[in-house]
Amino acid sequence: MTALSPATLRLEQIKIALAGRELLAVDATIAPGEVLTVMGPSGSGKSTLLAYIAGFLEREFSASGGVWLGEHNLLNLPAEQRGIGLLFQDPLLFPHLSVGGNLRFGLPRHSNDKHQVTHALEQIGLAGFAERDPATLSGGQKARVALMRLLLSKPRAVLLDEPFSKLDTALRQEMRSLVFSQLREAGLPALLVTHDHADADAAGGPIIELG
Ligand SMILES: Nc1ncnc2c1ncn2[C@@H]1O[C@H](COP(=O)(O)OP(=O)(O)OP(=O)(O)O)[C@@H](O)[C@H]1O
Repeated sequence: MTALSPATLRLEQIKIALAGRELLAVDATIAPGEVLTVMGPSGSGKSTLLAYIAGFLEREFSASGGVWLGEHNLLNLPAEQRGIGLLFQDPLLFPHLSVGGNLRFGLPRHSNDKHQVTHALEQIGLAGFAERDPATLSGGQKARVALMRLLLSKPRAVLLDEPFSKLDTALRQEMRSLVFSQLREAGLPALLVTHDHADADAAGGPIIELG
């Protein structure tokens, strides 16, 4: 499979309202490998913005504005065709699949998956973990598997909704550097929702405040 060239994520004059009242207005451009951090108080619309970009905004909201990935208007595509990878607070690994099975989930059908899974596990310091049950992993190990599963699915942009908030301080720093270095290396534009200024500092990109 040919790799897609890195693309810019453009959020063009997005406005979202709830019950007729404007909740948020955002206009931003995120370059390949750049992370835009979205901060703001609880209820200011951070997760709502991600839902609009990803394509699963609830009907209660009304929205206008463009979402462009390179030359593609994502609003014309259903969520599953937008090429957007999501990472949440909870790693959400499939409990009925092994660690390797979780990683294989996003891979194209006929790829050389054994080699890719072995290499991916080495990259996240979990060599030899392919047959393990995810329930036997620590929180930090699960978070690394979730990140690698996301990257293997070859997204074209990534949305991160408080991905470090459940990790303890030491793990949090480790995951921050892993996530941000991998996103930079892959040249992916990303949005990071967080309440933690240290996350924004580590992301190193621009910051917008909602609310
Ligand atoms: N399905 C829904 N129906 C109606 N209102 C909703 C729905 N989902 C969220 N809201 C409201 O929309 C507003 C924005 O919610 P959102 O979850 O985007 O905030 P947030 O900034 O992500 O908050 P937090 O930091 O607490 O996660 C809030 O006032 C919330 O109550």
